[in-house]
Amino acid sequence: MSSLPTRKYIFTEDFVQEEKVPESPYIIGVCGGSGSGKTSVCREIIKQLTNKRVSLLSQDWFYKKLKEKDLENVSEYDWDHPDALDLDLLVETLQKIKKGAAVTCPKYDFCNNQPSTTEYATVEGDVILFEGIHIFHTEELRDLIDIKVFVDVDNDIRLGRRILRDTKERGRNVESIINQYFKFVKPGYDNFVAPTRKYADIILLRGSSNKIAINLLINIPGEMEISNQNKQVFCYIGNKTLESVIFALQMIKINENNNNNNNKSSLINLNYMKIKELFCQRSHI
Ligand SMILES: Nc1ncnc2c1ncn2[C@@H]1O[C@H](COP(=O)(O)OP(=O)(O)O)[C@@H](O)[C@H]1O
Ligand SMILES: Nc1ccn([C@@H]2O[C@H](COP(=O)(O)O)[C@@H](O)[C@H]2O)c(=O)n1
Repeated sequence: MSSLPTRKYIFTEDFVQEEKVPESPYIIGVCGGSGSGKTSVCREIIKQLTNKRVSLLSQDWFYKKLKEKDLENVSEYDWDHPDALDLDLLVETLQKIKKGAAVTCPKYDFCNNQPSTTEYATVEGDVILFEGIHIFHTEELRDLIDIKVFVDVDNDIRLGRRILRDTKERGRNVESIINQYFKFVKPGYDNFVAPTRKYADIILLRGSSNKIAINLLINIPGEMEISNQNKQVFCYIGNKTLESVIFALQMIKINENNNNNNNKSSLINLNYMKIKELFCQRSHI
């Protein structure tokens, strides 16, 4: 697993702000069967990571363009085999994103079974939510992911959700969904997706309804985040609670000369009791 992105802090008058250094984004890989809620989990995390630049990267955008003869007989096409995807292009794209590049990809048009010609997504930021059924399939892909999450939801629930979603959003009818499910989706899951569950760092049960697990996940990209919202110091801390608090509070800039505005300042060494007192005041605990 690669290391967490390094952080730089801007010292302002009475709080600490984090400055993003353009670095390798942190990749959260969300794998699981179709309909398990991968996209919904990613959206929930994105919604909550408000103090970061976050993008979604979907494996679905890397389905190969269908040949004319396959388009004529789509019901016989196996979308659930890893070969249906351009995994080389996916690796190449993820490598570019990891280097800090902004990459624009065409989205996927499920109604026409082709890459979209009208909808595009630009992927860049501090955190990338990367989702798909085969994202743990190769070692090359797995190595590009910082934390691997597997959304584990029963087959029947996934099928039910897929019926509701694909009739509404993907231009399918119930009969075609059920036929495709038993012919390709379930075997594809059993043969290729379920065996990659073992690579996960976290197994996420119940998908996006699992608020406790989602809350834990949003704290992973940074050991500590400090924002200036409401002029309080907020610490979202991983496993180094007290050390991180001490560090954060030691970084608080004391402006020695507020009135003459000459920006002279110093960091003060706060003793432990003072730090604790400040922390309690600022975070209202
Ligand atoms: N926890 C949940 N409870 C109920 N419905 C859900 C839940 N998570 C996702 N869904 C719905 O199920 C469908 C499939 O979810 P989605 O996130 O698209 O799954 P995936 O990306 O794994 O295929 C969507 O219509 C979504 O709104
Ligand atoms: N033209 C296509 C391409 C893919 N599929 C199905 O999509 C599933 C993966 O996407 P999720 O968002 O559901 O994870 C996969 O199981 C394919 O069967 C499709 O139906 N048509």
